[in-house]
Amino acid sequence: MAESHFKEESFSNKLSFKTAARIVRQATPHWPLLIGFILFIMVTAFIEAFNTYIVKNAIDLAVIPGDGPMLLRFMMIYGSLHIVLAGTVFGFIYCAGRLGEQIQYDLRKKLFNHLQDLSFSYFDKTPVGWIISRCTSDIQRVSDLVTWNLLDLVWAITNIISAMVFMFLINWKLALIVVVAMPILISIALRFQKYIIGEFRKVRSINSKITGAYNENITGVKIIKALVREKKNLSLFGQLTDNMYNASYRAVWLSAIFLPIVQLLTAVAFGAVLWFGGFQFKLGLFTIGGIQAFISYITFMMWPVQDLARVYGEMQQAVASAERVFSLIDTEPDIQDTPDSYDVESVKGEIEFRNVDFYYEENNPVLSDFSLTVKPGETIALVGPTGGGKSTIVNLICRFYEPKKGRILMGGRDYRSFTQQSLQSKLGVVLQTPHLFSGTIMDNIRYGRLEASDEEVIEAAKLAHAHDFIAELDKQYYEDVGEEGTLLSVGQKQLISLARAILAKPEIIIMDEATSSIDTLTEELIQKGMDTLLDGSTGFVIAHRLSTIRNADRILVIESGKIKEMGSHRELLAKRGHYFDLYTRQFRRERQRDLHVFS
Ligand SMILES: Nc1ncnc2c1ncn2[C@@H]1O[C@H](COP(=O)(O)OP(=O)(O)OP(=O)(O)O)[C@@H](O)[C@H]1O
Repeated sequence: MAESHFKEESFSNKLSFKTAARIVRQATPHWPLLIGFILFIMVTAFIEAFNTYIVKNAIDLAVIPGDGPMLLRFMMIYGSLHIVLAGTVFGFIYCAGRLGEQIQYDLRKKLFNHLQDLSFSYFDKTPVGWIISRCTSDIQRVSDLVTWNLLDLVWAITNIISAMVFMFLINWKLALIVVVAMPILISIALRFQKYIIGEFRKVRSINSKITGAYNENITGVKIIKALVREKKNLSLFGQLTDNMYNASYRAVWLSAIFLPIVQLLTAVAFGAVLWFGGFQFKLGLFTIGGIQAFISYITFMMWPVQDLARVYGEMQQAVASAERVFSLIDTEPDIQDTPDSYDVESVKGEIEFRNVDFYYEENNPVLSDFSLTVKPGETIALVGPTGGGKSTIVNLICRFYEPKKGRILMGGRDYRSFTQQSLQSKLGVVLQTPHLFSGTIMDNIRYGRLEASDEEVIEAAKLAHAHDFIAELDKQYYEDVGEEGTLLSVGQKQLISLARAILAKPEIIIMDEATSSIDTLTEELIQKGMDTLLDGSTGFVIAHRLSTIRNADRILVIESGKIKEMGSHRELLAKRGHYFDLYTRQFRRERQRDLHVFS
């Protein structure tokens, strides 16, 4: 649902000063590593250019005249420089690698902490996949930008500058030809690159749609098979892959002709050097070593040009990634503690909705002027048609959302004056599809109260009637529940989440449709567990199976955000109104289903 509502902001891949400064700020706490790798890479590029200069002199002054001792001296300088080079290469790889890891570590921690603070409404509107990409691939790209992409850039610039310096030292006239020719070569290559980058961008955009399609088709495989949607989905997927094929074909074609073009342009530069250098050599103005050095320098300078597409494309992507990461960091939680909010000791008192208005989307009110007073220890059951507002009421009690107008009072005090943490620590929530975390059953129950002992965990499981099924498992409380509890049935997960809530000893209990989609035996166990949990606490239960809430102190029939009827099970049946209709209809349906099963 959230996915269809979600409109992603468009993030620019042009580097603004503000974004650039913020990207750099990610690296500044680790400035020794940043400075270290920039220095190491500059020295590396310089030594490489210097080595070529040494080889030139070795050819001219030792190899051609046949001077053995001189050649040995050059060899020693060359060897020493390579030892230094090994050190600087190690230095920049080490510093860049560590800096990248540090940046990723900082950003991951920052995002994770921030996600804990964001309000429910944010997660309603934002697809999980979007958030996960921000925390993984986008963070990786930001870190790559400050390390490997920056390294490529510094390397390229130092390479070109030092090659130029040595070329001018060797032969300034020939160097001038290169200075004039180089920008022409680079601008042709750049123009070409623009097309290639554009095509690859199209490929990436189609690719993310294909990933989304895979995701939907894998996660929704049961529904797809049940509704026999395979053929339709295959044809939709076919269109996407056709588009992908066409865009990839153009990108590959352009990439394939790019390299030969660069090579041709380089060959033209080589040709010019050979022609002019040879001409000067004939006049005794140039040496063989000089010609060889020029060819090496031009090759050096063409490397960054060839790599331009990759680096430029990656940098553009990384800037867009950085903007997405920063936009998530900058998102303010809708619900925040005020400076004068305080830790509430207890919320055992009366709970009052006083003239509450609420909407998720403006112009679409869910509750209007809603009022309700709940006495301490009362169990309130919320029933009614789907979309009536039952979950919204409990979401407001949990302060996952706050009233847009009106107030919610607990013990006579507006609950906005309490810190969220202190309020929510007094609440126990059991959801229809309980969420378990990967780990053991013991870990999952203890999640309710981290300091609880093993005995207390087992006691809570017994009270929740979960102990019997746990005792039958191979490793009992140390059985792994699998990712999100996939190794357990829905009923078993509910029993565990009841045990977790019992262990937390909450003052207010919220149960959202905790009894649907399970067998009768487990339902009975859950019913007993619920009774234990509700005993002595104020409770709100949303149940579609009306048989489970017969003992509630008050049943509220909620329809279109209004209380249509209110009273005990008996009172409402006697009234023969909405509840009576709901109850008898459901009772009849269940009877028919039972007859069908036994016939
Ligand atoms: N996160 C949301 N964003 C936008 N609208 C929402 C959101 N959650 C619920 N709604 C809308 O608010 C209204 C009340 O929904 P709510 O979930 O409270 O009803 P409910 O009675 O609990 O329904 P059900 O029994 O199906 O769970 C519905 O119209 C629903 O579409």
